[in-house]
Amino acid sequence: TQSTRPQRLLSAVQKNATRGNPRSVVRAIDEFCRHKEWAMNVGDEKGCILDSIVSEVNPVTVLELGTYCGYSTVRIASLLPPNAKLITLEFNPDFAAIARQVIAWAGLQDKVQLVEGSSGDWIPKIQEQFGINTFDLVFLDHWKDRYLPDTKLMEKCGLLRKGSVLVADNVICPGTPDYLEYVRSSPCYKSQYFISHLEYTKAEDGLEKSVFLG
Ligand SMILES: Cn1ncc2cc([C@H](O)c3cccc(CNC(=O)c4cc(-c5ccc(F)cc5)cc(O)c4O)c3)ccc21
Ligand SMILES: [Mg+2]
Repeated sequence: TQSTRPQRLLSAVQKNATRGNPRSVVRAIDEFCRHKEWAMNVGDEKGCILDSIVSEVNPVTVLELGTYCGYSTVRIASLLPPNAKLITLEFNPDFAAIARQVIAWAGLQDKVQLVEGSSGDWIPKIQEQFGINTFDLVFLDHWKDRYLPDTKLMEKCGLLRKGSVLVADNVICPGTPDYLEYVRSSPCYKSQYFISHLEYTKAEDGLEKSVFLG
C-alpha cells in the first residue's frame, strides 16, 4: 500500500537524523520538505523566530494546538528547562502516530505529552487531567478557524495568566483574520507581528506573538 507523506517524513528522520539529537531531527525534516516534499511544518525561517520567543519566555508549561508530525513540538521541547512540560493536542490519529515516533527519535518523549483529541474537547479538561493550572506559552498551529474560539475557551477555563504568551502560526497564509482582529484590538492582549515566509516558500506569512495582560 502507498505510504503517506507523514510516513515518508518519518522515514527521512529515521534515515538522516541521529537518535537523541533534536537539532538533527529538525534539520532532516527541513531538508526533506525543502528538497523532496513540502509539508505544513512551521519550518526553519519561522522556526527561528519561534525559538527566540521560546528562549525569551523560558516556559515551564507549554500547550501546542496541532502537532502534525511533531516538528514544532521538537523545536520547542528542545529549548525547555529540565522540569518543563509540553502538552500537544492532535486529533488526527495518523498524524499522532507519526509525531510520537518523531518526538521519540529526538529523545524528547519525557518532556512531551501528546494527547489524541480535539482542542475544543481537551482544553476544558487539561487542568484536572494534567495538574496544570496555567500555561506560560501556547503555540497555535491547528485549524485556522479554531484559533479564536480556542483562545476564548482558554481564557474562560482560566488557562492563561498575566504574562502568558500566545504564538500563532499562519496569520497571513492561510490566514486567521478573526483571531488577528481580536488579539490586536482587545485591551487584554499586547500583540506583535513577526513577518516571515510560508514554510519552504517565498510567499509571505508570519507569526503573531500576543501577551495576555489578564
Ligand atoms: C481542533 N484540533 N485540535 C487539534 C487539532 C489538530 C489538527 C491537525 O494538526 C491539523 C490538520 C490539518 C490542518 C491543520 C492546520 N494547519 C494548516 O492548515 C496549515 C496550512 C498551511 C498551508 C499554507 C499554504 C498552502 F497552500 C497550503 C497549506 C500551512 C501551515 O503552516 C498550516 O499550519 C492542522 C487539526 C485540528 C485540531
Ligand atoms: Mg502552520
